[in-house]
Order: sequence, then structure tokens, then C-alpha cells
Amino acid sequence: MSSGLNPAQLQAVAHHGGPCLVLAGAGSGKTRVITHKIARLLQQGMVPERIAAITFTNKAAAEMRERARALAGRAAQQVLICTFHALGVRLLRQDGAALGLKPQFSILDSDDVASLLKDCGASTDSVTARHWQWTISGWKNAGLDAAQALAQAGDEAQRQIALVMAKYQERLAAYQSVDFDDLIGLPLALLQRHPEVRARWQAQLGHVLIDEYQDTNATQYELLKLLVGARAQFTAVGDDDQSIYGWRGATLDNLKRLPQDFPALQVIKLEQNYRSTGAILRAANHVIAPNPKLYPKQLWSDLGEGEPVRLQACDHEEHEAERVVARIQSLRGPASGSAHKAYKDFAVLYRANHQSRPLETALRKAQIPYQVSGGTGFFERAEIKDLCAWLRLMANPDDDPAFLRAATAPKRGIGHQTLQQLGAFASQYKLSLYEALFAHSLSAAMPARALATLHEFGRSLNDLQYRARHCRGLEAAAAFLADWLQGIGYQQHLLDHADSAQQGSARWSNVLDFCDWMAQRCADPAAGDAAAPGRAPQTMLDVAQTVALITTLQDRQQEQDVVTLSTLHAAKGLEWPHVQLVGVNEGLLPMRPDDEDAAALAQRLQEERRLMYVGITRAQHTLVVSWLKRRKKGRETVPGQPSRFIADMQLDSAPVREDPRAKLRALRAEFAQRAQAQPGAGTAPPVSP
Ligand SMILES: Nc1ncnc2c1ncn2[C@@H]1O[C@H](COP(=O)(O)OP(=O)(O)OP(=O)(O)O)[C@@H](O)[C@H]1O
Ligand SMILES: [Mg+2]
Repeated sequence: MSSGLNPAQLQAVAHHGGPCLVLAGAGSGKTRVITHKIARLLQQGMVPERIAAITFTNKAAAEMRERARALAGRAAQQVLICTFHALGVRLLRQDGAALGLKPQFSILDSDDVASLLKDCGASTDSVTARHWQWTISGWKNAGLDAAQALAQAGDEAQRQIALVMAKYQERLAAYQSVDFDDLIGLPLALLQRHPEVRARWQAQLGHVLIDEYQDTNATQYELLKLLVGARAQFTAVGDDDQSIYGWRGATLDNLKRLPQDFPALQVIKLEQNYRSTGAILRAANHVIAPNPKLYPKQLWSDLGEGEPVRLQACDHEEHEAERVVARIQSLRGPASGSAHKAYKDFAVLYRANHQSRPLETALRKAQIPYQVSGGTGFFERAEIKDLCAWLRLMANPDDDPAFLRAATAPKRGIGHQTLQQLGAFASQYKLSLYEALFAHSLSAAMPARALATLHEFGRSLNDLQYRARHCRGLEAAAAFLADWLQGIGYQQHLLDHADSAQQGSARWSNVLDFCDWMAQRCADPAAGDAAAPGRAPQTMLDVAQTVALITTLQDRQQEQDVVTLSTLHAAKGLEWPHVQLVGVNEGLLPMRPDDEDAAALAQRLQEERRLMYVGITRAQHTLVVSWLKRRKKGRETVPGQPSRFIADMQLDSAPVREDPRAKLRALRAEFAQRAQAQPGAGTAPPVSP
């Protein structure tokens, strides 16, 4: 079990009888320490239920469970491996009664919270409402209740928010509901106020392990302290350079506090990176260098220099997406070749969710299977599926699944029964639904009113198709799209069916984004189409045909071998052989809100820099970084600048000669491992700093 661990990792795994912190850079095997330590504890006879391992995401938890099972067999399945929030649920379901919470309490998601806040008097304007929601969440994360928030409110606006918070908390209690912040805050209150519950949990947990410790927030830290108690049997692993959740209240102070709060803390540093080639690691080290150092560390790799990191300047998002696809296709090589690579070896990472849309479009066109991690894929969104159904029908009126969806999105008086009757008629005469619509004998098969609504739908489709065929140029396209959406009342439909104003406007903004893309495709190059210079203008019908092509591909969701598209945040802790970072532009990464003061901005930039570091260090063998010469800003297209982080990577710097100490370290590690393998061997020598 100790095989595949270097001496420092082994030291962390073997450390027993007190608190342990592994502090190390990306790819140095911190997560590996956790899985091996779970296995070691089980091997030493600890009951699985007494071990808890806390990860940052459900995905990371699933992966850790899998790895632990591979190492330790079935016993690992009983180990509690979950996120802080899932642990909170466990605590509350088991012992929440002490706080007046029934075991079957419900958990509100962010949209539920938004609408409940609105009921409690929060602003109905979506931007302000979001600000209120964030403020309340921030207070709750800082451990403040409504009365404390009111007492420390700096101005009238804050007082208003605190008053709404008080109502909101009352309603939550009345509805037996909790929000995400409560999943940490309430268990903390539970353990603080009820010594007998606290003692029981402390006795139950033999060892607690925490991955990505740098991203815990103050409340999570307090909860952890109460869970481990004075015995402090825990192992935390983390990297201050990868702290990327400051915006959600995570604080690096937790790293500083650990040695103060636990004087017996054993700190172990890992320095060898097992993930990335020298070229990739060097770029990562250069990028993070300007940030202030909490704990200095020097990462090295003996995987060789590898391929240079490639930089690409792209004309615009679509161009970038095409190059991403081309690279995947060329690296994958012929399916039969020895160098053939799987789709799952590739990841494309970006700063913000909305950046997935052009990538998804290009991957679909090239029939490359992908999954969007950390969010819903653009083409999976209900509103985009609705619009695509209409477009598919314009391209091919005989597309029955599209007919069924478009006929009811939005609802226009065509009921379930009418569609069933139409379907029965169509299959009897071997017609498509659309063809059946205009068949003479249909009138005998269905009531006149139903027939009239169906005919009206058919006529509006015909009309759209006719207009789409003749629609060319940006202005005509914009007018076509506006008329279409207005004609079917789509914006109202979204607002009526959203759980909150915020959700409705987010969906509408996706629709507008999609419309922008379509309009650009129809743009007349003579009119200066910035997004697609040199491309022939298309009619709206051509665009509809492209959409039909890319959205009717068979559903590849179930496939395992897929390219990953992910935000940088959701990529934390993961690794892929081939990584492309896209949209590495000033204004995108670093992302820059306008309304911050200088001090906040400096903090923000440090966090964005860590995010870039996280992105680079996901790559094992190859890394491509691209930026856009023209990028979208809201609804406009503006000239793009490469991110400052690109210059900081110093891609043209000569490869440094391998640190001569690296070889010595590797030798020493090998020696230590051999010594371990010898019967009767002593403990591993301590690792030099
Ligand atoms: N001693 C080792 N020998 C061989 N491979 C190792 C060793 N330690 C770690 N690895 C491998 O290196 C890669 C990175 O390890 P791991 O994911 O545990 O690093 P990490 O420090 O948790 O990274 P991150 O900071 O990105 O979360 C994994 O593929 C892992 O299997
Ligand atoms: Mg990790």
C-alpha cells in the first residue's frame, strides 16, 4: 500500500496520533495522500464508519471513493467520503432535532432562495436581488444571524437587507427548510450549543481527512475544529496558490490559523510534481511567482521538458473553437494508429460558463462527443432546446420530435390529446406530423377547434420558413429573430415559467446569445462582419439547417469517452493529458468588475492569477493557451487584448536546466522506498527542505 508514494507522502500517510497538514503545489500527490491514508487506516483496523474524508465537489468525492475502493477494497465503501455540505446534511438529519429541525427538512437551491427572498420583500430587480442574496449569504458564511447583521449594518441599504434576512430566516424555520449556507452554519450551531451531540460525533470520528483545505471558509473551519475536538485526529491537504473561492468566503487565514490553533500540527511539504512536463510546470511557476507567498515552495518534475506550451491568437470565439476542434482531431490521429488518443484525454477550460457555447457548436459540427462539467451544456438548456426545435422544423418540417416540442413551446392551445390524435392519423397514413396537418381527411379525425389551432401553427411555420429562406444580412436576421420570438411570445413564456425573475432573465439572456450567433451567421460581409470575415453570408434557412445538423446527432450523453469542457473552478483537482485554455484575454481572465476599489481589485487579481495557475497545472503532456483578437463584451464585439498572465508565463524563456538537486532527490526517494521494502527496515529518512 505504501508503494507509489515518495518519502514525504509516506510520512503524511503514516503520521498518526495528531493533526497533520500537507502543504504542497499542484500535482504533487496531495489527493493521493488522502486516498492512501484512508487505505492505511482501514488496514490498521479502523472501522470504516469512523473515517470521514471531505472533498470540495461531488465529482471529486466520487473519484476519491473509486480510488479508495481500488486501494482498500469493499471496506472503503463504508467510509464517509463527501463534501462539507453533504456532511452537514448528515449531521442535521441525524441530530437536527436538537435545533427544532425535522429529519426530513428540505434543502432550497439558489433559485428557491431567490424567490423566497422576493416573498420576504427583497428587490424585484434581478441585479439588486442577486446582490441582496449574496450579501445575506456572506453574512451567514461569516456566522452572523439577522440581529447581528442589523447591528453591524453600515448604511440604510444594509439595514434593509438585514431586515429582509430576519423575515427570510423566520420563513425558513416555518417551512422546515434550509439553504446551502445553513448546511454548514446549522451543524456548527448544533455542535456549539449541544455538548452531548458534539461529544458523540467527536467519539465517532476516528480520523478526518480534508482535501483542498485552502478553499474552506471560516464557518467550515469552525465546524472542522468542533468535529475533531481536542484529540485533533485529522489530515488536511492544500495549496495556498490554488485558493480560488475567496469570492465565496474561503479564506487563507484558515491556513495560517491551523498551526496556532493546533500547536502539535505536523506540517509536511511535497515538492515533486508527478503530473506535468517541465515546460508546463515552468509556465505555471512563472505565472504564480508575482503573488505574495504564504509558504514558499519549489515544484519540480522529472517527467522531462516535454512539448513547449503553445500560444494561439485567434480572430474570435468561433475561430478559436475551430482550432480547438482541429487540434483534438490532429492529436487523436487515425483510429487504428498506435498514437490514437481517447476523447477523454482532452479538456478545454475557460473562465465563465457562457464561453462553452461556441465550443459546443464546433464540437457538435465535428461530431465530437463532449460533456460540460460544472454546469448545464448550452444545447441542453430547455430554452435553447425549444428554439432549436423551431429551427429544425424550418429546416425540415417532417422532423416529428421537433414538431412535438415546438407545438407546445410555448403553449398555444394545442393539447396533449390533439397531438395524440394527430399522431395516430399520421401513422395510419404514413405521414409526418407536418404532412398530416394539411391532409384533407384530418378534419374527420378531430374536432374543428383543435384543427383550427393546428392549422394556425402550420401556417406560422410556413410563414417562418418562407421568410427564413429570404433572410440575409445582419439587419434582416435581427428583424426576423425579433419578430419570430415576439410572434410566439417567447420572452413572456420564459418569465411565466421561471421560478424567479433572476432565472427568467438568465434564460432570456441565453436566448439572446443564441440569436446573436445566428444573426452573425447571416451577416453580410460587405457590411463588415467582424465575427466571420471572408465567410459567405448565409440565409436564415442555412443557419437553421446547421442547427438541425448539430442538434439531431444521436444523444451521446451516456458515452464515457468524451472531451471535457469545464470552467476553471470546476476543473480544480482534476488532470488531463491534453489541455487547452481558451479566452485567455484581459477582461475574461483576469475577469474584472468595474465597481471595485483598488485594494479589492488587487485581491481579486491575485485570485484570478491563482485561477490561471490552477488551469495550467491541470495539463499533463500538452498545453495550448489561446486568446481572442476580438471578443464579445455583453452584446458588443470589442478588440481583445491577451491576458497579462500570458506574458507572465514567459513562454519564450529558455528551458532551465533541470535542477541538479532533482536527480539527488529522486535517488534519495528511490533509496528510501527500497529501504522501506526491506524486511525490518526503519522509518523513512526525513525529507530535506
Ligand atoms: N508518488 C507518486 N508516484 C507516482 N505518481 C504519483 C505519485 N504521487 C502522485 N502521483 C500522480 O500524480 C498526479 C497528481 O496527483 P494528485 O492529484 O494527488 O495531486 P494533487 O497534489 O492533489 O494535485 P492538485 O493540487 O491539482 O489537487 C496523479 O496522477 C497521481 O496519481
Ligand atoms: Mg488534489
